[in-house]
Amino acid sequence: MLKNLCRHVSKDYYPSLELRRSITNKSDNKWTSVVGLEVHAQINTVSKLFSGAPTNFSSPVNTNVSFFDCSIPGTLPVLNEKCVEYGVLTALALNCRVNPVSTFDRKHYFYADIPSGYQITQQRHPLANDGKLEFQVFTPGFHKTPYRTQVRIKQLQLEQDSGKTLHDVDRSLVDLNRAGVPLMELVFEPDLKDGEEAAALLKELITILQRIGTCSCKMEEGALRVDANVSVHKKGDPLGVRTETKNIGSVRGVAGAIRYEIDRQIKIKESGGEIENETRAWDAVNKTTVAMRDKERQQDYRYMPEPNLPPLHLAMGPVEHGCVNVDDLRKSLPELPEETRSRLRDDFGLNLEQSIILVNEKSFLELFEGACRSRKLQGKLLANLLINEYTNVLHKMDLEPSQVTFDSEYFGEIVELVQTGQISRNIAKLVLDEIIHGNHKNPLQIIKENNWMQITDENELIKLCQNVIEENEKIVTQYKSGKTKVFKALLGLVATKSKQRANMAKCDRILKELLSK
Ligand SMILES: Nc1ncnc2c1ncn2[C@@H]1O[C@H](COP(=O)(O)OP(=O)(O)OP(=O)(O)O)[C@@H](O)[C@H]1O
Ligand SMILES: [Mg+2]
Ligand SMILES: [Mg+2]
Repeated sequence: MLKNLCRHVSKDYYPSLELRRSITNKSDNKWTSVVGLEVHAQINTVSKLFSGAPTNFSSPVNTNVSFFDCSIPGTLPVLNEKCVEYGVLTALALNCRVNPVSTFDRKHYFYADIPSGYQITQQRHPLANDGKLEFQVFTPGFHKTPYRTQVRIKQLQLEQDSGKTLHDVDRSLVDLNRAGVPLMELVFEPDLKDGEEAAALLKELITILQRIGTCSCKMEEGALRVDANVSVHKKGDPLGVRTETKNIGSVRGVAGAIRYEIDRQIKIKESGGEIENETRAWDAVNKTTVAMRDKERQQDYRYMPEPNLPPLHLAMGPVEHGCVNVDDLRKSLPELPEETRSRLRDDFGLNLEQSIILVNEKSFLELFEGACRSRKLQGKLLANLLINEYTNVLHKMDLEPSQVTFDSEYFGEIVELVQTGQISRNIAKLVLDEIIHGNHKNPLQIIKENNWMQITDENELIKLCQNVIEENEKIVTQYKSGKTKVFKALLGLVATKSKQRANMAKCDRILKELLSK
């Protein structure tokens, strides 16, 4: 069941057993894999980085284009203040050092979708450097227990996106809607060891960016794209030559591409070959990476300072005035995921696994916090009902948690009914199922109408257990002859016979007493 909550790392992408052995074995002769990510996150603004053109995703081709975006001579860039604010906020959330002064550079390319022939980026003095992010790695079914790790952020820079070239049969067409859309490039140090860690880092990054509202992280719209750099080396040796798999558009894809690359590189090295420093692409259909172009001859981007943009000065201290005040932004940061996980454990007694699952699934966290607001509920029970019963119902209906809006007041009521022994967890599941299927009545009404209240009356339960004993002579004989394992089966039959309404703690005692006679 937990696997449903971690769809980004489904089983197909797990490293093969052979590979896992070769990279986890501590002996000196085994391979160590190294992963470094570059993430392009679209800044969540209504207009572009240097022009007033809109950034909507679904606009018709070439309608979000200002004169500047198509490089009409004489047009000049005007920096969008909101992009700077969001860039700084992101840098602060990632514990980066925000630079009081940063500058813009031109990085030259010759592509049809960059009409100016260069991209404005921050190469020499970026907005921020030297960040650090601590996060939990936990893929149920793959890791037995979660572990905490950290990754350093080398730099965060502002830059423009390019346009898009669409290939027709005998011609290429250019759509400039994306040209000049604001991006933050986040360059992570090569501190990760595999695809699972990369997927966990991305999940954490997405949660942070969505909480602070600086990027929608809609990967299906290209709002977050990942380049995965991968190399392998033997323990004690310097880092190996890296390959860079570009523009991966899903968290699953990142985990899969890295897994595939590590596997591929180890196989080449084992057979005496060398890894080429090349750019590759992820083929999501065939689940392989394919070579695009080699990087051996380093491309000369002819970087030069952007002459039309002055250095960007930020106001750092509390009393300074300027376009963007870093101190004010630091104070406006909301609670971040690592803090939420700690709070859930400290205040509600959840275990680490539960806190990770709740923080990773926004709709779960909202339900959890909403249910607790008006009732005194046991946190662990509430989390269990969410992670097990609720997820189970959604899974059966093939629904993602984000597709369902469940009233947290109703959820709280169901948990309270379980907590006070009025219904069992199985009945709770039936009530959840009813409501998700569209029954608008409140939980207690649904329970009463269906006669789902728990049976706690001693005599009624004794009768129920006696009936099960009489109807299942064979199992009872097995039990009495010492095969006590079958007790569970008998207890299950009692639950079924009562249509899940019997109080199982009482039945456990009564059944044992009756069987010992
Ligand atoms: N040996 C290595 N193995 C795996 N990853 C590496 C290795 N060396 C560097 N990396 C990663 O490669 C990335 C380098 O990104 P950077 O932006 O500095 O350069 P680039 O990829 O050459 O430039 P571009 O922005 O044009 O793609 C970083 O994420 C870094 O962590
Ligand atoms: Mg880069
Ligand atoms: Mg790169």
